[in-house]
Amino acid sequence: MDDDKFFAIALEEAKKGFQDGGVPIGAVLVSTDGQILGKGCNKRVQEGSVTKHGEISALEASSPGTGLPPPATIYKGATMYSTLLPCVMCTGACLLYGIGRVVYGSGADQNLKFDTVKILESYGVETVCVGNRESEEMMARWVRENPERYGREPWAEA
Ligand SMILES: Nc1ccnc(=O)[nH]1
Repeated sequence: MDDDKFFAIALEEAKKGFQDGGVPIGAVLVSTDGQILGKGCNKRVQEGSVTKHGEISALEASSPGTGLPPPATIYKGATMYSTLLPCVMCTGACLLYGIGRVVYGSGADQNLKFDTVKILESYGVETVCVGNRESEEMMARWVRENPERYGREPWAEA
């Protein structure tokens, strides 16, 4: 199905982030009729932001730039593709906007404080782990090369 195609786009976003020296996590949000609503990557480093996770960048990119948010209905049942399992913040954003599916590359085995697969599933959001070595390796490399920037977050203390 189209999951592979859209996941590949999320992976491209992650690579762009990596090339810019950022956390290599990419995401793309796709409506039920297969339209890309928005895509982006984690911009914590690029923008010095504590909230610009890949999934948030994709959501932000779905805003048409008119100053008005798009009608909430466009998100209903949409799929969030992310190279890494969404954290609790992005899980909240997915739930808030009525996203119906989350397709991620890896991360379910991370020792995180919040079991976001469980949270998503408990609200009826389908989760699919496609498993992707490339994004995993890129992320592992980034963490290795940026020890001062990653790994000490409160959510990694579990
Ligand atoms: N799934 C994610 C975890 C952490 N940061 C991100 O941008 N995305």
